[in-house]
Amino acid sequence: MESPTPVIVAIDGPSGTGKSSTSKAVATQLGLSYLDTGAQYRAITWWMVSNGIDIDDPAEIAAAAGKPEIVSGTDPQGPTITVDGVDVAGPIRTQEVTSKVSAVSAVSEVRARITELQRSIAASAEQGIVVEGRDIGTTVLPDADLKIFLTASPEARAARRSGELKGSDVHSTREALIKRDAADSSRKTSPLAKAGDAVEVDTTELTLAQVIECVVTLVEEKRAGK
Ligand SMILES: Nc1ncnc2c1ncn2[C@@H]1O[C@H](COP(=O)(O)OP(=O)(O)OP(=O)(O)O)[C@@H](O)[C@H]1O
Ligand SMILES: Nc1ccn([C@@H]2O[C@H](COP(=O)(O)O)[C@@H](O)[C@H]2O)c(=O)n1
Repeated sequence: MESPTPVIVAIDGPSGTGKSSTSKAVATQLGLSYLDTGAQYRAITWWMVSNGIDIDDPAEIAAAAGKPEIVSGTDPQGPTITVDGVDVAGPIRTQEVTSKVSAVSAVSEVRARITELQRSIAASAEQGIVVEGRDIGTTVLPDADLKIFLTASPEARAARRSGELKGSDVHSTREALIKRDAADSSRKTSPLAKAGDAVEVDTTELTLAQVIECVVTLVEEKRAGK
């Protein structure tokens, strides 16, 4: 039997809308690769912090942007991320990295480097790939076969995140999410934005299983040529 043509799916949206959980499950169900582009921006931020780069100085960040080697593993059931051969899956999720990643990802030299990496990973995915982030549909893969833009109310997103981060209160989690989205949406180079041809899915009142089913159906319809 002929194998289906590779399909490229772009999933964007603000923090905590369910991009990672949805993308991993959709890629697993459909036998596709998976790329978490937020992890790449977190990894380069972790390297900057670990190497004493001044995060408040865009010129210093730009000058260092080409130095770390970032490698992403794209198995949706076990995605990996290394910097110069070091597994950074844990360290990139710290509060320190989360609070600094928007400043690092706003620097155009950083975006150019990471965007090139993302395009080469997508191009080499034999069965196709689900790529999630903030600018995948608008900038990284503007010719993706399917573009999804996930949204959810700040309250729903904060409640989801607070459930993950034991001991954090919903109010401060909500404020932190809003602040990061504002920074990501207002930067000059490829801000967080919905592509004109993306399908918007508001997940506020949906369970994760419902969102996954919705996206799988959209991919299957695309593949069937509807
Ligand atoms: N529809 C949903 N209903 C309830 N919980 C959900 C839903 N979607 C995702 N979640 C939960 O919300 C949390 C955040 O989801 P996830 O990490 O997938 O979001 P994200 O958009 O990738 O966030 P970020 O951009 O910050 O990495 C996870 O604990 C996940 O299990
Ligand atoms: N395509 C992308 C993806 C992410 N970013 C930046 O990385 C931060 C972390 O993303 P998470 O998905 O892991 O929360 C995010 O806040 C952005 O600053 C990006 O710029 N472009």
